[in-house]
Amino acid sequence: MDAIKTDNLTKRFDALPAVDGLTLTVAKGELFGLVGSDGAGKTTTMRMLAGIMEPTSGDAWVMGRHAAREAESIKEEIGYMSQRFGLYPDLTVLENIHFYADIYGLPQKGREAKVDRLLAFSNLTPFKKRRAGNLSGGMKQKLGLACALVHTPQVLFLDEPTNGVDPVSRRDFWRILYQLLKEGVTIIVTTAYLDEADRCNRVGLIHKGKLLACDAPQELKKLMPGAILEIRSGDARRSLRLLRERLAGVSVGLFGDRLHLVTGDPDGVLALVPDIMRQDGIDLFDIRRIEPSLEDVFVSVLSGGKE
Ligand SMILES: Nc1ncnc2c1ncn2[C@@H]1O[C@H](COP(=O)(O)OP(=O)(O)OP(=O)(O)O)[C@@H](O)[C@H]1O
Repeated sequence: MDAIKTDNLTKRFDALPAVDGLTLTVAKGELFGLVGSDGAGKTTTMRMLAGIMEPTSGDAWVMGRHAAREAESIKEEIGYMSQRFGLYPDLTVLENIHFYADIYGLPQKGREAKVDRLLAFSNLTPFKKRRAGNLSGGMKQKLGLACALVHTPQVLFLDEPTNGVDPVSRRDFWRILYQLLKEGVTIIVTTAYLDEADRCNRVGLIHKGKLLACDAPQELKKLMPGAILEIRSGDARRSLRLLRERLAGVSVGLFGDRLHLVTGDPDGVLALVPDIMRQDGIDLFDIRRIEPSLEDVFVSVLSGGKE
């Protein structure tokens, strides 16, 4: 049995299809990333899977239960951390966890031990008496996660859990997710950070409600037409202008202080570039073929492979 299965799942708001015929499966124990720009339909998808929004048409099952018809029983199986997860700023870390333990009817017997485990697991034990309102952004997200885990769910939905969180705390958060995976929890996460998507077992790219691509990051990277060459030079902006002018049919873009060239003929371009640069007196420090990032792939998929 898959942890999640959807069949033509669709949600319309008036005429707007927010989610449009979504068909996918997520295996038990998998870390699945849903990626797409703002308004792509990620949150709406999660809400339907969590049984808090009815689809217009189509079906979804979570741990074998129908998301619309058995919405109540699904709630025992899932943890859902929404973008505006309800922490109480005036309550302490500990009180927030106990609040959710009450909501989920966690029995008193064994509750202390469970809460202690959650605190330790989320590295919040030293802060258990601090008010949630006084926590850093990263700590708030970890507390949200601890609260979403209070009833030991088998499937965890996380809607942009690291949005606006600093890079160190993001890494910390992902370490916790990997620990959960080891315990067999299935995780569905939406993220706008493509380096995070790269850490997922499989990634679905959703755009205007439709699933455009869905596979392991390594497989998605094979969708990238052509190859990418990366160039470091003495003057990135001048090189950009020059190579755009001189290399017909090659897409040249600036990535920080480097150039990325997308080409169907990497060997030919590799042979041409040093001469072009030399003629114009620009130092060429390095030119090499690199693996596309998920960002390269998604830009390419969204532009219909024209990049
Ligand atoms: N309750 C609603 N009523 C009307 N339209 C809605 C509602 N919820 C979402 N939408 C619209 O549906 C589309 C998909 O929204 P959704 O929030 O699912 O996207 P998203 O990918 O999660 O983006 P974001 O990260 O910005 O939330 C958007 O055009 C949004 O404006």
